[in-house]
Amino acid sequence: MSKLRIAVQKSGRLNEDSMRLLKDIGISIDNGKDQLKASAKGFPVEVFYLRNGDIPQYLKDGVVDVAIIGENVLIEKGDGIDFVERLGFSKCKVSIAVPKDSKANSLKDLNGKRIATSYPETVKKFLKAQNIEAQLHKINGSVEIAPNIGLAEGICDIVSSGSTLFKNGLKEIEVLLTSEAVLAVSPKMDSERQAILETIQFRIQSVLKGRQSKYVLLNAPNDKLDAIIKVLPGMKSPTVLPLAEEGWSSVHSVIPKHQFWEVIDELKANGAQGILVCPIEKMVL
Ligand SMILES: Nc1ncnc2c1ncn2[C@@H]1O[C@H](COP(=O)(O)OP(=O)(O)OP(=O)(O)O)[C@@H](O)[C@H]1O
Ligand SMILES: O=P(O)(O)OC[C@H]1O[C@H](OP(=O)(O)OP(=O)(O)O)[C@H](O)[C@@H]1O
Ligand SMILES: [Mg+2]
Repeated sequence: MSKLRIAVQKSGRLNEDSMRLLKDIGISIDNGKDQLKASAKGFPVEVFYLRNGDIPQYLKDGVVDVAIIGENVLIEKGDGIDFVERLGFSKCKVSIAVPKDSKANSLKDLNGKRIATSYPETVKKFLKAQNIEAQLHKINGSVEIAPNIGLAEGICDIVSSGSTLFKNGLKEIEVLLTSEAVLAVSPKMDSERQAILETIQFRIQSVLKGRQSKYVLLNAPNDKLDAIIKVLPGMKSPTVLPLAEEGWSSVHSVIPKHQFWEVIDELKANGAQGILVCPIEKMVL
């Protein structure tokens, strides 16, 4: 039987979360740090540890079937490669920045100027769309230093917290795109491997839904149950069980993680007590 060949970043920003996701979907790999290819136990999958920047070409060539990769790299180098899942980690922007005291306020203000970047194709596309001409300098890392050493008037690089820009005396003037880790698929993948991919997608969706949700348990006075149930709609509807103490019930439900604090405040306001909030490992709807 064929195995699905999955590429992950060997080391760097994506590696840890990629390996955690594989583990959470039941793909466990014992490998030494230097092994660049490993088979999963009990599942038809092989994992390849590669440089993020090399992965689009491997996908195009069909040497790997799927990959966990930054969407920004697919935009830069992945013409014709689609992705099937957004994975919710390594969220960042690809932005244009200039020195804090620069008069430039948008990409247009860099017309005729020099821009240093690790993402030349992405920048070219945006320059062309806005009919701007700038001279591009491709550098592979520490892009934020370019204006300080007189290499360029502006830069285009990844921004997450903004601390690298701040430390280098730069300000963001335009966001070209937002990005997160995605599951990308080779246009050359065959149908036998497609079936393995579908199993993996189902598992990823269950894990991601679990990560986005919380399980809530609480005690409520029976005369407040209606109000509390309105705040906690749950997957279908909440579970309500009688407590040993007369007039009280235990309510169990699932809430979206981002609504957590608002929901807790409303529950307290409605007389809920002993509220427990637990993580959910996997969720199958
Ligand atoms: N500061 C950040 N915050 C969030 N995500 C980031 C950040 N920096 C990079 N990323 C994301 O992680 C990906 C990998 O970044 P990283 O710096 O580890 O590797 P790289 O140098 O681009 O790749 P390679 O593996 O080829 O050396 C980027 O393409 C981007 O999607
Ligand atoms: O907005 P921030 O939170 O400061 O993150 C942005 C920085 O993170 C990345 O660099 P990384 O640390 O991966 O180093 P690299 O240049 O060697 O890839 C990116 O290239 C930026 O420099
Ligand atoms: Mg980096």
